[in-house]
Amino acid sequence: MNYKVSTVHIFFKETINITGSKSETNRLLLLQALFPAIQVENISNSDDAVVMQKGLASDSSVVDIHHAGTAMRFLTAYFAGKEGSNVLLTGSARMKERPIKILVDALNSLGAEITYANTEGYPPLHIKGKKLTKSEVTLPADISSQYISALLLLAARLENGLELTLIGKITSIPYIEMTLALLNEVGIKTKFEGNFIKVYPVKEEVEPTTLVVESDWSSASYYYSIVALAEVGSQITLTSYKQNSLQGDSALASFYKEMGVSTVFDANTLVLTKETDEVKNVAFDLTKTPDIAQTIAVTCFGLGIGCELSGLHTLKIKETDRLEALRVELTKLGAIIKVTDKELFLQPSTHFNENVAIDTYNDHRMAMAFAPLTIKVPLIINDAMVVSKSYPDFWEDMKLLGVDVIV
Ligand SMILES: O=C(O)C1=C[C@@H](OP(=O)(O)O)[C@@H](O)[C@H](O)C1
Ligand SMILES: C=C(OP(=O)(O)O)C(=O)O
Repeated sequence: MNYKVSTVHIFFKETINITGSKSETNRLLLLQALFPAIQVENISNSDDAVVMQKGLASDSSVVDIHHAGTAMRFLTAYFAGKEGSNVLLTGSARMKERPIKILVDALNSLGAEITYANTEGYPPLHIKGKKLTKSEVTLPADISSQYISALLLLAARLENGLELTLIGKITSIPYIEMTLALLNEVGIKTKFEGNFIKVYPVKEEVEPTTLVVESDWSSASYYYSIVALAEVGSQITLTSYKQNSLQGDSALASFYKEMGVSTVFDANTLVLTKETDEVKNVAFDLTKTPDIAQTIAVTCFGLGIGCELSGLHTLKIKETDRLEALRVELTKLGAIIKVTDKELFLQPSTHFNENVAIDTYNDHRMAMAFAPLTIKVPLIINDAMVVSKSYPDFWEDMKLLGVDVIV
């Protein structure tokens, strides 16, 4: 379904309630499966969290996690360590192009029995669950942090815990820190020093604990973009956020400060205000925050400023090749943009081509990153319901703000 999206006037009275972080949710769902004393509140309503829940509850011989990278990686570790399980873990056509060899090699070296159903190095996987007895593994850390998080989540259930040695420059490090912080919150001890991580085994059970998932910061990025592109004085309130977030994308507050948006925490809400139109070109390293690259690139285009974004080496293996998708779609709108395999360079320009239909490439973040641009120019967003991967209510929430969405 394609949506025609335009904005005459944004209403800033609404408070938007975004559901829990999909990253925190999928970690806690896995921990809850391993340690039933854990309770989780404010879980994400994203497709990725739904497939994770279904995968964990499944007793079928085939588990399909569609487009969900975290579910693919976390369930690979889960089934590998679950004695007696025998599953084919599969996903969407794109998931079959997203590499998983580093994780499979690491698990197999710990004693797992995982083989490739089609292509070496890629899903689908045949997984025979076994008791994993080894406790030391070395793996590359520069491709995806999800391989590391998957191992860490399983680690506390291994009889001797787990010691990881990471090779190469660690990418998306806040996601590893989030995993360790959640382990700590349920009472599991960990150590992270340089390129070495240790998770101590749980001898008995963890104490009963209820964790409340903070709302999703990656989803908040689209509101930062809307406020940045709106008139000075515009304001949006989002619930439920914490000042000391476990989510690396909370760095949005400092990135968008440079783009004229202030952030104030008021109790558990986040108040975003457009302070100024005086903004200059920006240069950001997004190695720690890959999921907000699309939002930032589109905001800069809408503001008429240039940007140099670096640390984008993981974008090619996400839901689509996000660097190429940004280049093609921003060029349609009139942008002068260049991408390499890890950087994006956008020149300042204030002209927007009209009547453009944005292709979304099965990537939720393509649809959501371009939506705020309707404040400047009406757009068609092709295959608009792709947003459900992380934020099923996105278009309903846009309507609350006054964005005109025509199916
Ligand atoms: O662990 C996680 O929850 C995630 C880690 C990141 O992936 P990479 O580590 O592959 O960059 C991020 O892009 C993804 O959306 C969620
Ligand atoms: C990259 C993403 O998700 P995943 O890797 O979990 O599919 C994302 O949500 O932007």
